[in-house]
Amino acid sequence: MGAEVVVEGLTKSFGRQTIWRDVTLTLPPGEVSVMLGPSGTGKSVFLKSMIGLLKPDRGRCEINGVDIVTCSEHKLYEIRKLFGVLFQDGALFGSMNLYDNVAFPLREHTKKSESEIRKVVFEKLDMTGLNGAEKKLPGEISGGMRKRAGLARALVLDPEIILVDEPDSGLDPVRTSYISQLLIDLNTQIDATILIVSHNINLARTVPDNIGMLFRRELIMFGPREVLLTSEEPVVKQFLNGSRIGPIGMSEEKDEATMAAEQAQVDAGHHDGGTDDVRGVVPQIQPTPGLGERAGVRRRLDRVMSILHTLPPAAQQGIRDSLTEEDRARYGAGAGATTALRPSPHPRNGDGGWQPASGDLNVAELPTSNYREPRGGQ
Ligand SMILES: Nc1ncnc2c1ncn2[C@@H]1O[C@H](COP(=O)(O)OP(=O)(O)OP(=O)(O)O)[C@@H](O)[C@H]1O
Repeated sequence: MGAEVVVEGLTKSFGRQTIWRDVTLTLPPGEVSVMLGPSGTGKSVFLKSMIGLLKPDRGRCEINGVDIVTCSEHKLYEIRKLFGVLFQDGALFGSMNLYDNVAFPLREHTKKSESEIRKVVFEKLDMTGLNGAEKKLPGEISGGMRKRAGLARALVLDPEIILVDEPDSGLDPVRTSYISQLLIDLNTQIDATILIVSHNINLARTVPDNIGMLFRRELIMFGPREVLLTSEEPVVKQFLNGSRIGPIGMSEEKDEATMAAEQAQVDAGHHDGGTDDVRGVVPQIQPTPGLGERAGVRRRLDRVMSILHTLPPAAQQGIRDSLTEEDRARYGAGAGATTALRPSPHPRNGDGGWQPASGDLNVAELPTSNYREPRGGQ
């Protein structure tokens, strides 16, 4: 099973420019999470901070009990071996064929013989659908193949955590669907913790178990997919529908007057730039038939069902609707009616700021939820 990543109060600036502050979230082991956010909100900076390529100003990022913000260079080197990273462009060496590119980390970081390396390389090329392409140079293959080759290389050291920066960039929608399926299949096969940075709406709706969103230098939400997919938070709704109507503007922020003018145009019949208003929880991509089940799905369901009553009602409903008969039997009363919630007067980090309206549950005893309410929201 993949490693858990616990991020707490992480803040990063370049000089006087704060990129994001006080980011707190937990990537549950073996689950797939997506970080969304408009361009320039610091998603790539977040990934780089997680592997210690950039140093946050303050906060913690703990993996297997080691805080990579404050640990020694030696420890950081050790922890980095747990990561597989797919950078936006695949970051392949242009002069090496795919075989040598994928073999590179094994030759650099292990003492494996060439015949052992060959076995691993072909296994990973097979997993990423690149068998037969091993002699090609990166310049001779398509963008989608380069992504898959980058992924094959990210897998050779058997990572516990895989970071993927915009797997869809430069790909058409069909190739993006293939890479989405591949990420789910890889998670099924190796049960690694995966964090994907993207602004692709389809990928965000169908791939992850959890979704987070960065906006205006804050992590405005992070939680089970059902929470963001049913959220009424304007910035989340706007982003997930790709609409011009909402707080996100051409440059990151939009003033009230612009928002009102754009709303008036749309009210008068002008197109808002988005696709149809998709609402609710669309089905998640399943592993390719024959690969078996994702272990992370069962763990996530256990986790989400234990915090169900802390989530907003629409998310609770979305989760309940996805339960099978077997799930209902397993979770018993917990799978029953939606608990009415009201915002907590004292939102605490971790409990999502929600508590049951009935007051018959002790909030202090609730399991920690990964869901975070937007600041000052609700
Ligand atoms: N090494 C650096 N030094 C100074 N500023 C940087 C550095 N790296 C990133 N930035 C700045 O941090 C901000 C966030 O960049 P980042 O690439 O993380 O955004 P992003 O959300 O990934 O954007 P996109 O979706 O367009 O890829 C940008 O303003 C960028 O200029």
